[in-house]
Amino acid sequence: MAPTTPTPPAPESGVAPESGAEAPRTFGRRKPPRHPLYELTKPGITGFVMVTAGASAHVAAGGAAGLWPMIHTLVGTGLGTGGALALNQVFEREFDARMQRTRARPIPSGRISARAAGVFGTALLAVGILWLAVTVGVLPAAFTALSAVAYLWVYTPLKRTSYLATLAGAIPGALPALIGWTAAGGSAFDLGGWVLFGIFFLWQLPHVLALAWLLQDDYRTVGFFLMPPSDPDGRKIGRHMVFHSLSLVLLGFAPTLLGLTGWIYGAGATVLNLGMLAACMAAASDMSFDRVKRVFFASLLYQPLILALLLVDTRPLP
Ligand code: HEM
Ligand SMILES: CC(C)=CCC/C(C)=C/CC/C(C)=C/COP(=O)(O)OP(=O)(O)O
Repeated sequence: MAPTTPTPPAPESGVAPESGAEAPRTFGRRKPPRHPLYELTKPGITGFVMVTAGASAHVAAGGAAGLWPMIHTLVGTGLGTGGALALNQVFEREFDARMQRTRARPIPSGRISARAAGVFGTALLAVGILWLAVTVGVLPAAFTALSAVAYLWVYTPLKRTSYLATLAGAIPGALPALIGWTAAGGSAFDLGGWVLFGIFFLWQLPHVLALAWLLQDDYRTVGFFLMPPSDPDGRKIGRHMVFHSLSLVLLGFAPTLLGLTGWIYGAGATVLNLGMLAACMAAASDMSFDRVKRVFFASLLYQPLILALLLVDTRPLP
């Protein structure tokens, strides 16, 4: 099936038609083409992931992480994530070529061969894992490898068969919390690391579900199952967004209860989480393009703000 609203390909334009609307509306910035290797790493997402790992390392170290371990954590996580994101584009090149949002990517647009992208992605991922193993430890390297496996060999194929893919994809997206936590000397069994994992896991679900609704025509074109079955008016997906953001209101406060952060974080996170919940509730009552788009933008604003709150209000270790 062809996309319902053909327009010239625009890199990452996020063009998505509203059901029944006569003209497409856009969200997201139109980005000018960059070097194909740079684009393959999806720098926006990689950057967010690096900062997530860095902030988690900062909390694990009670605000006293050393400069070099922090630099190594950021570099290793960035390399590993960029490599995994590049490999995903190798695996999904045939689908990307058929979706309006992704057809201008480096591989489908012919700016780089799948083989070259595969070599680049594999090398970046391997160097990232090795970098972490050598500089900050085997555990953060193992979490990076686990994240890549979950992303490339669980989430990526599951997109074509099950709505559960949305939950599966949020696992590799949240594992950077544990990469950072263990890079700073935390244990893989510390409650604090898992609380941060839980916050980043829950944050992604409104992000992903809003996108699934906004991009549904593109996803239907290639048979990606990122929406609940039989949900034409978005009632179910709206309820799921509210449920996940409500869970986030509760879990978001846990770092302060555990003594990892102070009241500035506790109050700020609660305000952010209630804002996210309000955006999800507004969308759930009317899944219009504009309201769902607001959830997506709220999710993009949420992540740097919650990370900033963690950074400014981490408590020293006892
Ligand atoms: C299941 C997990 C996730 C899925 C399926 C997902 C999907 C997407 C998609 C499809 C877009 C592009 C929207 C557009 O066309 O404009 C996007 C944008 C974005 N996502 Fe996610 N995402 C997930 C998790 C994450 C994580 C873990 C991060 C970072 C910590 C992240 C950060 C971003 C950012 C910064 C953007 C906007 C900039 C860009 O497109 O590069 N996402 N996401
Ligand atoms: C090694 C390591 C830390 C890896 C983590 C990778 C990561 C951040 C996974 C989270 C999920 C994610 C960003 C999916 C993007 O969706 P998609 O691939 O479905 O997006 P698309 O539709 O734009 O291709």
